[in-house]
Amino acid sequence: MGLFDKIFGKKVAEQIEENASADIFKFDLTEKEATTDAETAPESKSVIVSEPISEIEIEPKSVSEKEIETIEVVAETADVKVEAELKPEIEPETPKQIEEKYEKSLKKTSKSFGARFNEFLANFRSVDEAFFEDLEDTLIMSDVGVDVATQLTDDLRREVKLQNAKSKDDVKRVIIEKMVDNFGESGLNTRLNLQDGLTVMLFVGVNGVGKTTTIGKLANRYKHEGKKVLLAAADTFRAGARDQLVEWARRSGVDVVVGKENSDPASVVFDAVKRANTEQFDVLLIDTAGRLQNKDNLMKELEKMGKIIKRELPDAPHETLLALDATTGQNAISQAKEFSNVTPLTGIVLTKLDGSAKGGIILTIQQILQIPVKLVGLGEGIQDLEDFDEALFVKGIFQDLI
Ligand SMILES: Nc1nc2c(ncn2[C@@H]2O[C@H](COP(=O)(O)OP(=O)(O)OP(=O)(O)O)[C@@H](O)[C@H]2O)c(=O)[nH]1
Repeated sequence: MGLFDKIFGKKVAEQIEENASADIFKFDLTEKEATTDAETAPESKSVIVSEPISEIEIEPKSVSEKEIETIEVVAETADVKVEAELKPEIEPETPKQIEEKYEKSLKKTSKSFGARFNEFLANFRSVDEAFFEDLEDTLIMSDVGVDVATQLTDDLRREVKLQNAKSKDDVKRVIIEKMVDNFGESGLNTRLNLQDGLTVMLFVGVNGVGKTTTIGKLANRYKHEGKKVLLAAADTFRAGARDQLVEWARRSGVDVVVGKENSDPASVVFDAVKRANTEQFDVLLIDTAGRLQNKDNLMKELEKMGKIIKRELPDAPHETLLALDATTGQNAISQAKEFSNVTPLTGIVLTKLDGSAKGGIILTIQQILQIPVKLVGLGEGIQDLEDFDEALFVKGIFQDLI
């Protein structure tokens, strides 16, 4: 059973007559409604299992060494701040709430995709070569990407004929089925690779895509799960970036290792990994600087960090996550290509889905780059980060079409 069947119910193929011999199909202009059965969607997975924080523990100050200083979150300030900021947000989310969040965040994408698609279908009377050429253009304009659009259109040429789709609704459903099923067949593992011992996650991406925010949200998640979390501010070039990470650490009551301005980011990583290891932290989240201007430097910097991490923990980093801003559409795809040439990536965090009409790029990222999307940013709040859920994403993106 393909992903489409699991989410939306029976395929058009099972609802319409089989007539594989016809070449060109005329639309039945009576426009019969295709039946959907959203009820058959599987129960959404619960993503965040959080325990309310009863007290915030601040780690004791560690000794500064060389150019590294370990900033301890000042207990008094943190207590007040964490209490004030976390209290309204610490209720664990229910699967229903997560589903609604996906739906809300994908509304813009779904609307623009749906509008474009419906407009395209309204202009056609028959499924001929011109239909497929325009379909390809429509898919490209919908941020599906050229390669995927071409492949999809070729597949659909066969599929639409095979299924003898007659009405516009039939054709529409065959197209969506194909997109959803292709996506569902990616076989990529979208779960984060959490270890029993220390898990090290390295976050990369260009400036402003949401790396620091994602780390802050994730720190909060793991802290609520009772894990011991350490953050490392390996972006030593921008004081603002460091301060921002320290602020997120305060909000969640976790420790953070920072370097002096313009110090070697690798030395921050060194200090953080060492400390995480010796003090038995569960999770280390490393924030890096996102400058792509000089690819060689970036590569060297990431290589150096990788070596330092491996010296201490040979199988780490367990995740190298590229943060991409969903509002940038195809630009995000080029960034993913560039970064995957610089360093091996284990997953993608797609941020700002809530503000984007271009969420469809997930389909392309997974299909073209074969890198799984593991986390999605659905807002600016501390709880607005979810594990990527294929079924919720597909339901959200096609909500205006099916
Ligand atoms: N709406 C929305 N905004 C987000 C999301 N994730 C991050 N942001 C916002 O995006 C902006 C940039 O986020 P940062 O976390 O500072 O990005 P960064 O990649 O760390 O940037 P640098 O530190 O400059 O490298 C901030 O205003 C965040 O609040 C999201 O999922 N949804």
